[in-house]
Amino acid sequence: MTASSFQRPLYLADQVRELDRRAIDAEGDGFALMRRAGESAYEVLCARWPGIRRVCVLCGGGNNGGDGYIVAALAAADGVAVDLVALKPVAELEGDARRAAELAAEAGVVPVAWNDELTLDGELMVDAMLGTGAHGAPRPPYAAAISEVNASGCPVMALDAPSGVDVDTGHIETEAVAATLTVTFVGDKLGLHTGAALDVVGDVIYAPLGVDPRSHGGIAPVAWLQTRQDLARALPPRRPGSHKGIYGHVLVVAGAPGMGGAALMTSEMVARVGAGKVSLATDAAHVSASLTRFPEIMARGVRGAPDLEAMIESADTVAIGPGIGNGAWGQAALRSVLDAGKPCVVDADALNLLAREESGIHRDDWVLTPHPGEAGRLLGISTAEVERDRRDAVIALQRRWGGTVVLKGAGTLVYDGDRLTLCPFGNPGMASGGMGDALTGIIAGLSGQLASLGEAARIGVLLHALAADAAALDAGERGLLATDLASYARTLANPQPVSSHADHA
Ligand SMILES: NC(=O)C1=CN([C@@H]2O[C@H](COP(=O)(O)OP(=O)(O)OC[C@H]3O[C@@H](n4cnc5c(N)ncnc54)[C@H](OP(=O)(O)O)[C@@H]3O)[C@@H](O)[C@H]2O)[C@@H](O)CC1
Ligand SMILES: [K+]
Repeated sequence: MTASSFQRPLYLADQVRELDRRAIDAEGDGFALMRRAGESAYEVLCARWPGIRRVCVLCGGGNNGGDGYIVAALAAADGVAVDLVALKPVAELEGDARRAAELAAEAGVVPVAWNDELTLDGELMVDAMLGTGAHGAPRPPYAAAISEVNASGCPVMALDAPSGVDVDTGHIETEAVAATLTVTFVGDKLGLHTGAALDVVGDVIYAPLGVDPRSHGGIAPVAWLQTRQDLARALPPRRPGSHKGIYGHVLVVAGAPGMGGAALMTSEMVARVGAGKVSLATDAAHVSASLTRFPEIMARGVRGAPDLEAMIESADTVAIGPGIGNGAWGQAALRSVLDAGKPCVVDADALNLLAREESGIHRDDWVLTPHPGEAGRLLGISTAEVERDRRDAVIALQRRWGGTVVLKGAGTLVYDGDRLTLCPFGNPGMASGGMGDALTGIIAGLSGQLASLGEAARIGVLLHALAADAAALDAGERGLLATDLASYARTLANPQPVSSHADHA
């Protein structure tokens, strides 16, 4: 994929600290950068909570605390009542944080030292305890202060990151501040957008503070955050001279005996995102339901390997896995697909069969779409280990199995061996059966319309999440079904006006 000027680069904590350092070297003044951090945070605070009268700012002993002292100074100067809780005595602060604390004192802010008897109060908590300098689980007294912030029941604005979140991975070792909003500075951080962190970051607002990370050569982002515009760029209007032969013939291999729903959901999505032709190889018992529901899909009952081999032969891409089970039907189907060597999208039961039976396989022309449990089986580690460092897991999966790997879950990651993208869309309504089948169908359905399987995986993940968001916006997250996505997926697959002869008349 060509580097996109719209996608936002994501960094690790050490990289952002290096960006800070280079920006400070260029400017010759670290305090100016800290002042801008505080100012931009205070601007966000006033926009989100206009007319606020009382805030409680909790400041740690490092520069994240320094940002908090600046916010406190600005709020006090505005006539807002400020309770400032210092996790480290001001007399022990150093450098820019010390200067920031002096500024707050000049504005009339009187810090109170943290102690376990404190009751936190205010209309808003500002979490300036731990930022990019944090390592490991929060130690005392930070751990207790984090719990107290969460117990306060107040909205929380986190500076740079919610304290307790690992900004590299999104992992939360013990407890993290549950923020309503996070303002993050200089370079956006990967760990604010994936995994457990998504439960606590709230809305993430990126404040570059006048630093363009891309101007600091040599610090390559670890990932890129997708945007809605990616969809329009990838899926321009169709050429008026189009015919179905140029948009791909996808074969869905799905639905062992008793699992016909997965076959229908997958193949419907292939068709709804615009594949030229869709075939379905499934258990014979599911064929009539498929023909009734989608006469456009060429459904056939598979009795044995020769049947399937003929169908694979005429397809451009194969999607295999949803509802194939782990019995003889699924094993035979997977073997035929792998032996045929066609580009494929592999999901669900097929991934579990792979993990069990295919020890040495490594291919370029496939997309694997594991959820964290399947990813763990493919790597021989636990689900918790996958979730602890999702970036690490998706990279390990791609190295081990090749092709493009989609690690599903909140903050889905897609890695093709070169570029790591992160999808910031989607919602908890997607935690329902069939959503993975829909994604497999979308990726396979786009494969004949985009330049590579990797691009189909990236755009498919984006389209799937945006379709779920649109569906949830209409009728809520709870009760969202995979089949609800179909009409939204179709709309999103046409992000620009559809070409028509009338326009040219
Ligand atoms: N000029 C700049 O560079 C700019 C930086 N900016 C801001 O600075 C932030 C980075 O500042 P930083 O490097 O001082 O680290 P920070 O996050 O405050 O933490 C250090 C403190 O935490 C402590 N600590 C660590 N781990 C801990 C644990 N597990 N549990 C408990 N304590 C722990 C550690 O204690 P120590 O380990 O030293 O005893 C130390 O006291 C960055 O996120 C951004 O907000 C912006 O203003 C832009 C300009
Ligand atoms: K913080």
